[in-house]
Amino acid sequence: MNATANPTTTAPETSISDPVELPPVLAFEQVSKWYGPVIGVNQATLILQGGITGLVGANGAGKSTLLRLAVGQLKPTIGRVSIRGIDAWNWQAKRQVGYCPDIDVFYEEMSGRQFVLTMAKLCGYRRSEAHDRTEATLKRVGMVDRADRRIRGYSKGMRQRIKLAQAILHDPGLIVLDEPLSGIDPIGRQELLDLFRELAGQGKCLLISSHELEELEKLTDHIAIMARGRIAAVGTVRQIRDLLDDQPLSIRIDTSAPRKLAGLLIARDDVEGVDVRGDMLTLRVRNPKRFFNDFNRLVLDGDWEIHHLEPLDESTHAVLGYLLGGSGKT
Ligand SMILES: Nc1ncnc2c1ncn2[C@@H]1O[C@H](COP(=O)(O)OP(=O)(O)OP(=O)(O)O)[C@@H](O)[C@H]1O
Repeated sequence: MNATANPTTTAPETSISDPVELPPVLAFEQVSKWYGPVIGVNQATLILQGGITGLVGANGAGKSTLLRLAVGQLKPTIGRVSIRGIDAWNWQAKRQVGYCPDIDVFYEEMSGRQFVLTMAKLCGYRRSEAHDRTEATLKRVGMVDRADRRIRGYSKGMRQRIKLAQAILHDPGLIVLDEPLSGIDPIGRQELLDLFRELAGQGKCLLISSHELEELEKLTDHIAIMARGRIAAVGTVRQIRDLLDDQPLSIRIDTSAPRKLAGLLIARDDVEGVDVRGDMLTLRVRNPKRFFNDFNRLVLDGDWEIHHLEPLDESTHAVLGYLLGGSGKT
């Protein structure tokens, strides 16, 4: 709210120096997206105020769907996605967003320079401004020298840089990048990581998806993990690991000697409860990461016949699998 222009009226409740609280740069409120019978994103709530957020998850976890909802390419089936309070589907919101998709959609016969210039013109810039922005952006992404070659002959890394250029040329407040580092060599990666940091330093909000947690950890403390369509955890990697350690997990084990195994496991301090029904054992364990490590050793060392082992809390287990370096689909 602004201060009144008329000094004779009563004092306004807020003055010009009061900090104005803007709506979040990006907000997902209980968002679900279905593709026919398949769920892409399941009741996601995520609020971004700025800085860099890393989005990780196994294949099919829902990352690309979440990003396409963020940039208004997809409409939620349920819930709301907004950018600075405006529906993400609305053109006023889209103007504030830059998007680098995971797939390539280029006019392959164009040069990188022509492509970025065309995108600048499509943004509505006049000829000279479109030209200036194109050159400045090509420089930023390190493509000035190679920009006159046809896109058809570009390497994966060069394609990523040109995609990035079209995403940032209009100076958007929210930059959404789907796997921007894939196919880029180590030196190129470092350059792009520096560029992402620079953009964040200029007050931009970046949402970056990757399969590689380690890469994102170099960039940010704010990580969201997706598992089976859900945002399963948000925080620093350390916070997420601690959260998982504290959260008990139910596990079902089918074995030929359930009572004997139950007797052994109940003695552990991380096993909170054991229930035996027929050949089936249901355990409740704290610190599942430690439990699985020990359990693997126990099965290998002893003479245990394990027919089936299944974590009953899918989402927690998927995150755990992911953090342990697996596919998250164990
Ligand atoms: N156009 C579509 N039609 C039908 N199902 C889809 C479509 N796009 C995605 N899905 C499904 O939605 C789920 C989430 O897919 P999404 O591509 O968002 O995941 P992702 O985490 O980006 O995976 P990846 O890392 O492999 O790209 C998957 O089960 C996928 O098969």
